[in-house]
Amino acid sequence: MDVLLADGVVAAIGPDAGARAGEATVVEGEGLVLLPGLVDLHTHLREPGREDAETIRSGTRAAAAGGFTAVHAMANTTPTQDTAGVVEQVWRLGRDAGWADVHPVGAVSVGLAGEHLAELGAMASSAARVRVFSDDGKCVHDPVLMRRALEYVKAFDGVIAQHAQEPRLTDGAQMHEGVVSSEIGLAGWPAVAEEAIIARDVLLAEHVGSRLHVCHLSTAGSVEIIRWAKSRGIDVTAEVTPHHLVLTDELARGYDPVFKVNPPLRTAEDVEAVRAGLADGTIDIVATDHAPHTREDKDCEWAAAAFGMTGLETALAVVQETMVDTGRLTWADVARVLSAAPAAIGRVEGQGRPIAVGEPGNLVLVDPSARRTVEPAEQATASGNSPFRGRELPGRVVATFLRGRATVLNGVLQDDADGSRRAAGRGVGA
Ligand SMILES: NC(=O)N[C@@H](CC(=O)O)C(=O)O
Repeated sequence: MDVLLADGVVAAIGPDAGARAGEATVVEGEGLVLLPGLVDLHTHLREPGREDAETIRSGTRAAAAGGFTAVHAMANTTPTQDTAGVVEQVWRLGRDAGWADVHPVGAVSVGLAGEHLAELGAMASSAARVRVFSDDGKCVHDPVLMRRALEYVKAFDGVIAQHAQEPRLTDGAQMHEGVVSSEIGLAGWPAVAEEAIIARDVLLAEHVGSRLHVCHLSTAGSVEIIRWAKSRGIDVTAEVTPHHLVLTDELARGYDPVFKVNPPLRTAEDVEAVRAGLADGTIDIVATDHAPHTREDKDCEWAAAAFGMTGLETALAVVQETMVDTGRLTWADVARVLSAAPAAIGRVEGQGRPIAVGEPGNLVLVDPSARRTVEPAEQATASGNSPFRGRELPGRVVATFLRGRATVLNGVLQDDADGSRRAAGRGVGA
């Protein structure tokens, strides 16, 4: 059937909606899948501070290219997003760039130092309306600080998104602790360093009756703990990254730092466990943890390299390959784990909505039968650290619409030059 977009919203749906299109741009949708615009709960945009790795503009162009209409920008910028002033700046830069909605994540602690609570209330009541708070990159390891943060955000329905990493168990760690780390001689990062924090935090969330979100869960044991916590009625949600759905610690054998990431790539058993957890709903969402880094920070020996990999432009493809093409998720499930559920966790308005008349025209049109080879030089992100470079992945984002306006059309980012991004959106997908 046809979907008519006009004045920023879905104006009509049905076999005849195209008849009302008038002068609208027509996008042929035969054989394609129309999804609500994707929402990322975990993106590193690097601005302010590391604009050499990514800017809000380049990162949100990458988001649009990947089918996203909203991203949550993590707080580990320079200066840290720990005040109302900084989060408002990030929010405004995102709005002015116009490629995807930018929702700044507020830091839990001042400067991510883990000592004093940041001004959570001021960030929540700022123009940026922050609801997600995280020290991501660092763990809120002090249980008292974590408890206070969980208690504080209840007042404005916020959520603490924890980067679960016990620092004392990961001092100097370079990769997953296991057979591969001992064979190749890199300091290991035990699964228990993640699992111990998750176990503590679900109990803390239960104790204070607050909402907890677990970032980039990566081990089979973590899935078990979340499953147990949910069975107890604890208000916890969890995310898995695309890379943890497919890549393993075996890749470290080549010492290529493009595979160095926090949390580290785990074993094939862990990959199977996170896929199973996503399929049965234990894991609520897929979030990219898009972590762009410059060549200087990545193209060096393993121990000196930064942790992190890009992901916005490959996330949907990896989810299709690992979950849809294997029969473990339907496309409706994809709409849930990459759009509706992350929007709900972040309390984002106007995103992650069902495709229905009157809803904002935030949509992505995907060709699931296409195949492409990932080439970082062709991506919109300013950084080249994709772990999928040279790899063939399924699916292609044909079009992305932000409030009815095409940010991507025929697979091409719609830059200012052609004027289409400024025009009021009107389009139809058949
Ligand atoms: N996920 C990553 O590997 N890197 C993140 C932060 C982090 O260390 O978690 C980054 O900001 O680069």
